[in-house]
Amino acid sequence: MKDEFAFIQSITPAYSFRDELINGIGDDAALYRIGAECDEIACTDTMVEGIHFKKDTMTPFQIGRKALAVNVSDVAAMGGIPLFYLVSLSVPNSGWSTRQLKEIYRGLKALGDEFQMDMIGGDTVSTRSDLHISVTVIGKIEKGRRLLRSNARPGDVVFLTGPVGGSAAGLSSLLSGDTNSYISYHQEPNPRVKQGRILAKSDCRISLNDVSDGIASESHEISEASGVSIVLEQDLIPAPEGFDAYSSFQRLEWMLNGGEDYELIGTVAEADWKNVENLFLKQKESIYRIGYVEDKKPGVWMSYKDQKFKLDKKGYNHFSSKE
Ligand SMILES: Nc1ncnc2c1ncn2[C@@H]1O[C@H](COP(=O)(O)OP(=O)(O)OP(=O)(O)O)[C@@H](O)[C@H]1O
Ligand SMILES: Cc1ncc(C[n+]2csc(CCOP(=O)(O)O)c2C)c(N)n1
Ligand SMILES: [Mg+2]
Ligand SMILES: [Mg+2]
Ligand SMILES: [Mg+2]
Repeated sequence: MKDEFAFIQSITPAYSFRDELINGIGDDAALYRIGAECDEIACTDTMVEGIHFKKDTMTPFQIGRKALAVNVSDVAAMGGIPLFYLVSLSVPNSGWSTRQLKEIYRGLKALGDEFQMDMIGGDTVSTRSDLHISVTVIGKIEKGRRLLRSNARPGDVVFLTGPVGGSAAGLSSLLSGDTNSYISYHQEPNPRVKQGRILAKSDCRISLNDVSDGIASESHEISEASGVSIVLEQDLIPAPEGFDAYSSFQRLEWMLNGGEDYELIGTVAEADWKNVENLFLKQKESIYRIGYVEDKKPGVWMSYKDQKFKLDKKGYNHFSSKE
């Protein structure tokens, strides 16, 4: 990249989607209004070269698209509507061309357009090695409708919006240099905003989390935040098509601890489950019952036939090998 300012100019959007926007890129900060009837949502997640992607696991377009998708997924996990995003890009002095950086922005815009979000700012700096992309998303949710991890209660049904394990299976083949039909789960995840909105508008008490680190880890987060124990029923967890070709050990490891699936996992009262299932059916979206909540001390278990195994919070942990 030759000139930071010319670069910013070149990635400035030509138009905006949101009536809430007062001004986006071009001043010291963006300005927007949300309205009195909604709460604001803000979240940020970062992707780092070598940790979240390599040049041979994701194209620049896919890196940009996924960096926004993982944040939109966190808004979906609150039941919210994503509105705006800011992008902070740290670019190594060599290895990334301006054309590739523009591709990253084309990927960001592709997902932003899908959800009618406006890019309203960011930051551009240089770094000595490895590209970092950090995205902040701002969203909104009707007051009182937010879906928290702490909402689970004993007797609830545990649900999941789609198959899990596909992203890890795709990554595994990308890292070994071949290809399979799962790579798109890894490279182009789809945040479940529509599903989060159905749940937020359902009038039911719902706990919710998105699956970035694997359903075992996400279940632990709900379990700890709500002070309940969670049982996942092995035979009910949906797998991507064709997963039977892998050993049951491999399959289960990917499904429970693989992560980066960006489906939604949550709980709802048994009495409301049929209602939720019908709302999803009406909207032609899928939702699967995969377990139940118990009145026991926090912990996550998996049941298989008449046995139960304790599941560790094992998914991806950035500091697991450090002190
Ligand atoms: N370095 C940090 N400083 C301040 N708050 C943080 C920091 N890292 C995480 N948090 C906050 O901790 C909470 C949990 O963050 P976490 O990143 O684990 O959730 P997540 O985004 O759902 O998961 P993932 O990052 O795997 O997608 C969030 O409220 C987040 O804003
Ligand atoms: C090249 C490469 N190696 C390994 C992985 C696997 N990986 C990295 S971060 C993460 C969890 C989600 O991240 P976070 O917790 O930061 O949201 C996972 C499963 C990858 N994506 N690319
Ligand atoms: Mg995070
Ligand atoms: Mg999350
Ligand atoms: Mg996240």
